[in-house]
Amino acid sequence: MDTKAFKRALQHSENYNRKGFGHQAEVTTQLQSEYKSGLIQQIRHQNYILTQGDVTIRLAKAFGFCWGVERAVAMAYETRQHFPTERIWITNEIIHNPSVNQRMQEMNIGFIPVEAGKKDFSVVETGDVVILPAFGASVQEMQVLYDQGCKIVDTTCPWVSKVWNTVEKHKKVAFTSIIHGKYKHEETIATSSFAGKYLIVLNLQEAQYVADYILNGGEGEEFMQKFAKACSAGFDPDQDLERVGIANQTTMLKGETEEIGKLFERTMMQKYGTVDLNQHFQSFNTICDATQERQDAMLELVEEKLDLILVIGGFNSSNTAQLQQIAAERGIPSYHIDSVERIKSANTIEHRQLNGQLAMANNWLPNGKIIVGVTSGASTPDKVVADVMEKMFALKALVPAI
Ligand SMILES: C/C(=C\COP(=O)(O)OP(=O)(O)O)CO
Ligand code: SF4
Repeated sequence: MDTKAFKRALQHSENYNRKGFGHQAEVTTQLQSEYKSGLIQQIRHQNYILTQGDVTIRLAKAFGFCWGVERAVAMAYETRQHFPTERIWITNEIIHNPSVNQRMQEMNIGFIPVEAGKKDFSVVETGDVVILPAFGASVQEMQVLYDQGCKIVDTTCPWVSKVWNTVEKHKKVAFTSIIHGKYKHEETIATSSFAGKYLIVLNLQEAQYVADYILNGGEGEEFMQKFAKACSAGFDPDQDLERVGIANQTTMLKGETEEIGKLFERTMMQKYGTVDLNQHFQSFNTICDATQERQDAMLELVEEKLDLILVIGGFNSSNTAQLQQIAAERGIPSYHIDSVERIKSANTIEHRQLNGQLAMANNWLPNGKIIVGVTSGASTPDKVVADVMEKMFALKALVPAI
């Protein structure tokens, strides 16, 4: 499929919209009242610190809704306003936050049903409206919807589209795209659909395995077992790793993405020499600004003296998980929660561990005066963060200081 030509045709179609419908003013007021918080505004204005009773909160200097999320959520609200009676669908969660997706359902925006792991687009009829989420959608999904004659509202973050352009560039010069990302993540599924040959590496360890293979060869079968779900159809590690370009999911750990880029640069230099490097290696850093700012703010926050850190965001939110990873690496007790309901009592909190499993932690809230670092992912409404803080203040007010 000529993905570039298809995208061009789609963008020129009268059934396609990626600019919204001119209802910004009403929608902004609605979003303010549903997702923003006076308490959080107050903390921002007092240098990101607030003390109440025994609790001092230190808020990261960049946290919460990023520009791309604000834009996508606003477009979804605008779509509902603009098409009050039409059936509206969304191909995936709009962003990775349960409270925002709950609102989509309340607004009668339907999620495309999934049958035996496959999306069933037969529910969409000509004339229905379909929203593509902030992560985008695979080019094959777009094609199905285009052919179905429905109205497509594309909220894909421009930072994500930038990654698609990067892999298109690799494809044009017959380079294999090495994508630093999670092969099951919606954004990476979409990105890889625009690539020619591709291989998805999750972390530096996997990247090192691939780099070793490039330099020393190895067991092709073992390689393919390892990356069975993370490469393009017909991938051959002995042929398809001679010319590689790097791209990444926008929300990975930025330090790791940089190291992976450098690793492949060194590897190709070692194998092919510096003079011919450009024939074998290309790299564009596609980590987005919002991810960088939130991770930088977290790196600053963990330098403070803190008793614990709360990282607030959806459990399937990649960028939120990266923030917790930074806390965990410093050895500071940290808990990733998605809503205030995870705080069961002053003794018990339910949280997502780095391995993705949920766990109950006891004695999470120390006695006496405490300093709590707080941050939230790019898809977390301020209101959710404020609810967590209020709950902590209330619990500490109940527990007598020792
Ligand atoms: C939409 C988007 C980021 C917003 O945060 P999300 O938490 O929704 O997504 P992610 O961190 O990628 O799992 C993709 O860049
Ligand atoms: S995290 Fe970055 S790429 Fe993702 S929606 Fe936000 S601004 Fe866009």
